[in-house]
Amino acid sequence: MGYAQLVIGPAGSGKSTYCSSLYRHCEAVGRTIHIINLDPAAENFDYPVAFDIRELISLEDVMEELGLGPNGGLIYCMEHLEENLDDWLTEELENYLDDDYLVFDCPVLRNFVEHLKGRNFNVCGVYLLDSQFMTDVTKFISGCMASLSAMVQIEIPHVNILSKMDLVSNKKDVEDFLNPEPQGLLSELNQRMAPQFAKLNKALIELVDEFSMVSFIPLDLRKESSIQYVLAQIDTSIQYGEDADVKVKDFDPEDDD
Ligand SMILES: Nc1nc2c(ncn2[C@@H]2O[C@H](COP(=O)(O)OP(=O)(O)OP(=O)(O)O)[C@@H](O)[C@H]2O)c(=O)[nH]1
Ligand SMILES: [Mg+2]
Repeated sequence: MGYAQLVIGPAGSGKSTYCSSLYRHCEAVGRTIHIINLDPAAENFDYPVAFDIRELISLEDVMEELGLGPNGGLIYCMEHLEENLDDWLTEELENYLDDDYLVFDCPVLRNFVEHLKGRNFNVCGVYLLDSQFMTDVTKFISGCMASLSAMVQIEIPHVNILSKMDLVSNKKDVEDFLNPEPQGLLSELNQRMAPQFAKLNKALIELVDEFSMVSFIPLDLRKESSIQYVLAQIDTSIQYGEDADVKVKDFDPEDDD
């Protein structure tokens, strides 16, 4: 059984930075993880990349050789990936053994997830949302919807992370959204929006509530304890370390100010 994190989220939400910090954290605690780049538009990395989609295709080459712009180029890359994914991934994954722990930066394809599952990987979706967006209830709901849409598309265990907590000056503002009461959210939402949206608001809150989506883990990359806490949550969701004698301490991410 292998283990894998798929790090997803909107552009600029901090996916690559998260991968880099996770890599350094694991290195420091003597744990081996392999980071894989699946972003054909990526430029450079400050961590060793185990394997890289740009060996198969890079946006730069596509734009240059086919005379496409960035958007058309990206679509071309994705189509090419879909077609060649099985062969490429099968070959690359042969280098990894049972128990290896892989972290994928920016996977986008559903059949990619199927491929990993088929090769006996326990996979967790790690959805990053920029904490700068968690300032009011309407943004919070829109963040939930984006995460939910990713979750429904890939059907795997899912952990939501609020990234860039170091930029949040008033922690209280964000804390209100970490584990909010559905009823409180609804009344806030109703206050913010015109009366004709009341029914929609109710439906949205119910949806978010039913999918147990209203749960984000704050991540402050300056704090080792915060990274460790997030990693422990993800590990639990993919049953990593259940057989091995791995100590998963219950850290409170706020405890070491
Ligand atoms: N202050 C702060 N800035 C961060 C943090 N994480 C990421 N950033 C910054 O946010 C910007 C985007 O970060 P990336 O890690 O490149 O985000 P990404 O999700 O990989 O972006 P794309 O690959 O373009 O989708 C960069 O300028 C980072 O330096 C964080 O925890 N704190
Ligand atoms: Mg990136």
